[in-house]
Amino acid sequence: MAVAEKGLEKDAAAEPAQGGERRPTVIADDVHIVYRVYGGARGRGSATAALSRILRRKPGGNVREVHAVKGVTFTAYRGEAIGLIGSNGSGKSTLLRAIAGLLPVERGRVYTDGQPSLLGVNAALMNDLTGERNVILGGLAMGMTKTQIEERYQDIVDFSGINEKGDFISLPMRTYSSGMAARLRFSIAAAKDHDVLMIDEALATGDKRFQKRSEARIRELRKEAGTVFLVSHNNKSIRDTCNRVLWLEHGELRMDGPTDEVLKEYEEFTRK
Ligand SMILES: Nc1ncnc2c1ncn2[C@@H]1O[C@H](COP(=O)(O)OP(=O)(O)OP(=O)(O)O)[C@@H](O)[C@H]1O
Repeated sequence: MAVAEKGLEKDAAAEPAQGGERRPTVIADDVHIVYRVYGGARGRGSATAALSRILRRKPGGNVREVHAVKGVTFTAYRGEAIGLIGSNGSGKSTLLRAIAGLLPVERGRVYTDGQPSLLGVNAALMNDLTGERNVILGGLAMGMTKTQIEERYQDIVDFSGINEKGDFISLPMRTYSSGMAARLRFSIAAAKDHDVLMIDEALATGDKRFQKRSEARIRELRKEAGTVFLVSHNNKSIRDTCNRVLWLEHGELRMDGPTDEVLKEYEEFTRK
């Protein structure tokens, strides 16, 4: 793994979750991410008007840029569970997608140890297939062997709680509620010991009991020496699972430090 040379001094404050040598898993070095929206301006009207606008479009014209992440720098280490907080539209999901390699960075660099798994996006599940087939598909997509999946199959189903109210696992996923689908996705992703697991609001979709189970699993994944990123608007979930928090506001990293310290400032900020 390449290691960025500059811009990392501010992370010196982050303590290792466990003793011993700290091993970096993700390094973001002055990361900028820009979305380009084509034809974003004056986009209303009939299809005829839209077609004539498209035909008139000059190369490079009518493009609006959204600078979603602005110069974010941090280093994540093994054994850390890092919460990502900030107002709506502050750039949390965008940053995770870039770390997962799903979005290009405009400037700066992202270095990762292994392939980070972004829960919900990397889990390539198919709505028309049964939950059962999707467990196998999701497992294979994460690089597990068929035998490994078979060994863990029952645990995944039990963890998801999908079958608690009947035999739902043999029904197509399109028949699941959004909460049930999110639970199955989380259960599949959490069945593997990831180097870097990134969870975007997944905990918010499950019910209280499932939230508790998934928080416990996140703590376990941390112990198994991986790094977990959790995006959430639920400060309690962040407090219960994360040892460190990155607070983004308007695409900028406003604070990076121990959970209690950052949440205290954030709660004061959101009370205003
Ligand atoms: N596909 C896209 N195209 C253009 N702009 C986008 C796109 N996705 C997000 N944005 C913009 O990027 C900025 C950051 O969005 P992002 O979804 O990363 O925020 P977030 O912190 O995850 O928000 P939330 O808490 O509401 O989920 C916002 O201004 C948003 O409008």
